[in-house]
Amino acid sequence: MRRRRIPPREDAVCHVSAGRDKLGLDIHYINAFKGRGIFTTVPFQKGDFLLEYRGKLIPKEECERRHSVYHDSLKVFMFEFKFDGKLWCVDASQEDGSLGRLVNDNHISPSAKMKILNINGKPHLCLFASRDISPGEEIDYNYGDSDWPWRCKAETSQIEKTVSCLKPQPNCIPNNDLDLKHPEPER
Ligand SMILES: C[S@@+](CC[C@H](N)C(=O)[O-])C[C@H]1O[C@@H](n2cnc3c(N)ncnc32)[C@H](O)[C@@H]1O
Repeated sequence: MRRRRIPPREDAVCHVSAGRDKLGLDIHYINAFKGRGIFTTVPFQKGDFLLEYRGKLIPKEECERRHSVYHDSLKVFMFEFKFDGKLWCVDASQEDGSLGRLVNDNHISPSAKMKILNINGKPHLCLFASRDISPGEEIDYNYGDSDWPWRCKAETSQIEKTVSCLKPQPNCIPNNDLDLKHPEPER
């Protein structure tokens, strides 16, 4: 008998409210350049809720203050976005064991999509499957249009790109030296 599928928004609200991650997802170390990533251990269907990018919700001014004092290795975990006409940030710089903060960027064929959910008047950054996902696949999403250093050699062929992006390029700064500024995700 097939299990009833929980409606994705309901599932998201349930996990957000409980402040816990979903089963069926694991942290894997990928390599020295990309660091860690999140991988599935069970199949997911297109549209399924996957993860919340959890952290401390702070307004623009506090985000700017933290940017001025944080080391680059912490700044990469600050997710900036627009909600209700204002700029906000989820600061996930604290290593709290949550999975959302470890999801990597993929602007070519991402498996997930970031959405801002309004839950009890507060914005929550939630990832949903953008296609069916098999066990063992990496969860990733498009961080948005920007000059991300790891998106090197975008103009070259897919094979060259795969090879060249496996190792740091001259303009590709390794993991902890990047200034990550996420643009406004789609609602
Ligand atoms: C929010 S963290 C993601 C988790 C990170 N991989 C880790 O191990 O802590 C963002 C950082 O991951 C790395 N990253 C994300 N997507 C990447 C990609 N497609 N290729 C290489 N590095 C990536 C970059 O160093 C970036 O600054």
